[in-house]
Amino acid sequence: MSSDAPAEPSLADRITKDEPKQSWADEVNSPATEQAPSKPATDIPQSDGASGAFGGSQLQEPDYQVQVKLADMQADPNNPLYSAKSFEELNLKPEILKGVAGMSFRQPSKVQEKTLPLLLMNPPKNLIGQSQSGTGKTAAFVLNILNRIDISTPEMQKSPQALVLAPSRELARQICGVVRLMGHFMENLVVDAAVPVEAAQRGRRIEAAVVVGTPGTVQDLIKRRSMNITKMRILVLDEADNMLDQQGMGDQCSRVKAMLPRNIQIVLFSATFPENVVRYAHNFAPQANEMTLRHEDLTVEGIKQIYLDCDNDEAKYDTLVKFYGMLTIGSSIIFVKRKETAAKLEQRMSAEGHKVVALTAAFEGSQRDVVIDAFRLGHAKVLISTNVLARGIDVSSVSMVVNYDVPDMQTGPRGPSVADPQTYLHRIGRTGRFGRVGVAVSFVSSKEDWQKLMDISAYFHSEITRLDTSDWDELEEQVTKIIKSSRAGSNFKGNASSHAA
Ligand SMILES: Nc1ncnc2c1ncn2[C@@H]1O[C@H](COP(=O)(O)OP(=O)(O)OP(=O)(O)O)[C@@H](O)[C@H]1O
Repeated sequence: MSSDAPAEPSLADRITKDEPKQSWADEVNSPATEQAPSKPATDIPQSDGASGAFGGSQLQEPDYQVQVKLADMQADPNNPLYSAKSFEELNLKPEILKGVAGMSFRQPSKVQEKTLPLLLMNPPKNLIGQSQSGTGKTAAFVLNILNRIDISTPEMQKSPQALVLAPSRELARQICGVVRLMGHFMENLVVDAAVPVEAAQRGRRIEAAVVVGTPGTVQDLIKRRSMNITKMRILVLDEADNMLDQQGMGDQCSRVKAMLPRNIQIVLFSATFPENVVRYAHNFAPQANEMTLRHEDLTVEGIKQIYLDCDNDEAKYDTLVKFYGMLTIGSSIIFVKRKETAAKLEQRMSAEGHKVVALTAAFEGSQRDVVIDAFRLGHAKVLISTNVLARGIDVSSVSMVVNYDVPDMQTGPRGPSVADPQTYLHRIGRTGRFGRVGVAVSFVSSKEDWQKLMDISAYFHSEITRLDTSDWDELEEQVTKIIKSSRAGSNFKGNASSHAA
């Protein structure tokens, strides 16, 4: 980021050293302090020290190093990127294997190796699949789709046969891109995105074998008979827990499913399936084969989790600017709770000379496409967003995630606000993708924030380390140490369990 900073002293430089600050932890006399787990951080993959540190060098690692470590990780049976099989052994069509090779996938990850044989079984069976963020769930369901569709005639090429629903426009477009890449060598493969479009395009028909969209738009298209669904044979819900858990989106998904032919294969994927959603998931995908994980096995060790104490809400901004002034990183995402905060941060950071963009639900669709594409291409290094981008977005250069606001949720209309561990996990999972390293920084500006963060830490049995903001030189050193202490090795905890229904 500092490469984008102006030559003049930034606000960060102008801010005087903070008064030594007492930790919010000290102010909370709560049993959760003891509950907060203190599992030793296991080794995580890391570059050789020539790069991958803060303070002037790039946290982003060169590609060849990522490849070397990836090979080690994929040879470790305890790693979710491990597989005993090769893609060639997974019974995929030759043109699909060519697509996989074209994407430089050398070996399947665990979720791909375990779920693909279950997905490809005949007669088809439903599947509920869970695996850590960034471990290749998309390829698992896309490979099944590509292997199952029939595009041997012009009629079938135009007939929607597989439908993927995703909670955001950006994720739907991203999945479309993956289908196109993997299906690159499949002649006459047509893929279309069913996301909100400008009024002028509203009458269009969907004539593609694979359709990826958001539930509301897909529901409209089917109702208006703009999409022929008679040949549909697979329905995938990506980020399934999120979609089934939200009242509006859950209803839309159910309505879409009800309009599709009976006996289609239903596939649900997510990194998280909290208990309250598991029942819905089983109702939605009856008699499904399953690959599940315990929540204490969900965090990715390659993502170093830290938090910084801030005196109050306004002090978070000063800390943010200072933090950015101290680092040079690849790309990063700052998550906030409200779109107003996103707009304010964008304005203030831009005025400071930082190249930031913001993306929230307040923007129109085409505007959102411009913003996310600019971020993907690296034209903007910092993306400020709300939870709308917390899930699924895959930009490998993201090496830091900032929780400007600790993720929380309301329990009922008047209930208290409590920690939202699932959102935390998905947010921080925007970094550390497929064996890469990353840092997740949470800002804590009250006792309540601290308590929520500790609840999240306890839920996942993972350590979130407090760094002292009273001495920024020391802080920089500590952060650098955190990154450097990482070693190649197991990037994830625990093992997935899978069983056939
Ligand atoms: N077998 C593989 N070999 C190498 N890279 C892979 C492989 N499978 C997937 N990837 C890459 O890993 C990255 C993460 O994959 P993907 O987005 O599918 O993760 P995910 O499990 O869906 O994560 P999330 O839970 O955050 O949605 C992508 O950039 C993808 O191209």
